[in-house]
Amino acid sequence: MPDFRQPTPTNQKPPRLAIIVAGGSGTRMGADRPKQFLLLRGEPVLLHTLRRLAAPALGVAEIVVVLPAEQVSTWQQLCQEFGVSIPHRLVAGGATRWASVKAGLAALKGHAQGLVAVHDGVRPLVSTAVIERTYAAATVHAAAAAAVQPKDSVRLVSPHGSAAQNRQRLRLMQTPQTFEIDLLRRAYAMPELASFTDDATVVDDLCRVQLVDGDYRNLKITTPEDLLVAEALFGTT
Ligand SMILES: Nc1ccn([C@@H]2O[C@H](COP(=O)(O)OP(=O)(O)OP(=O)(O)O)[C@@H](O)[C@H]2O)c(=O)n1
Ligand SMILES: C[C@](O)(CO)[C@H](O)COP(=O)(O)O
Repeated sequence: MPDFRQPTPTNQKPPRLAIIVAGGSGTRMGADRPKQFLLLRGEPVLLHTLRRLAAPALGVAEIVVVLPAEQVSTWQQLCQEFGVSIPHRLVAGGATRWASVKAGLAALKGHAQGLVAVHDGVRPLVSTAVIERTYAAATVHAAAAAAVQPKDSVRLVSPHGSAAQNRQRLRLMQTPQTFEIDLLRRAYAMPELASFTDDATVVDDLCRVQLVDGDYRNLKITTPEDLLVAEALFGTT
């Protein structure tokens, strides 16, 4: 007689995991502290991002937050100040985004399987719908990333001038970028290349990355005007 109280392994969904990379220094922002700690509607940018990934509807089992090694205590103080009770593991990052993702991935070594969403700590307006789309697509395709179409005309520049590009065939990459953990581990086991600008570029040689609809409001806070736009968009996603 089978025991129906215990699901068989094949019935079990792989756990949803997340790495929030916030290990950068924010040179383009030019602020007095890393931009992930700047206040957006009175709270740190990174706290908004953490809340988005921890939304109960997503069912994320474990969140790793990657920080600059010298900023871990700053974040711990902010967590106290703002009463942050969302469980998350802290990891020291590296000199590049690639190195920070790799460090975050190492912190998930206890997971033999799962889907890992890698998300920029400085994309605090990401919606539950966009995150869900990347997890759902990664379930089917092993690799998925949020992207949007350019709204402006686009040209490729060269020493000889510039050439118009067909923007319908171009996409602007966002995060989350979500992968089967084993695939992401294999991709990040390879040496870093200068051409790696996101996780999709790291995975590209191993697996086709399925693009899903991102959201124009899922902006990456990079320069001061982005913070103004984020203030205006807050609450719309
Ligand atoms: N060594 C690094 C560099 C970047 N990031 C993270 O990757 C995301 C995208 O990077 P970017 O916007 O370039 O952040 P910064 O490196 O902080 O900014 P800048 O390039 O202007 O210095 C950010 O959440 C950033 O914290 C990271 O975890 N570790
Ligand atoms: C990962 C990313 O946000 C996708 O758009 C982007 O590539 C990060 O670039 P950055 O130069 O590190 O800001």
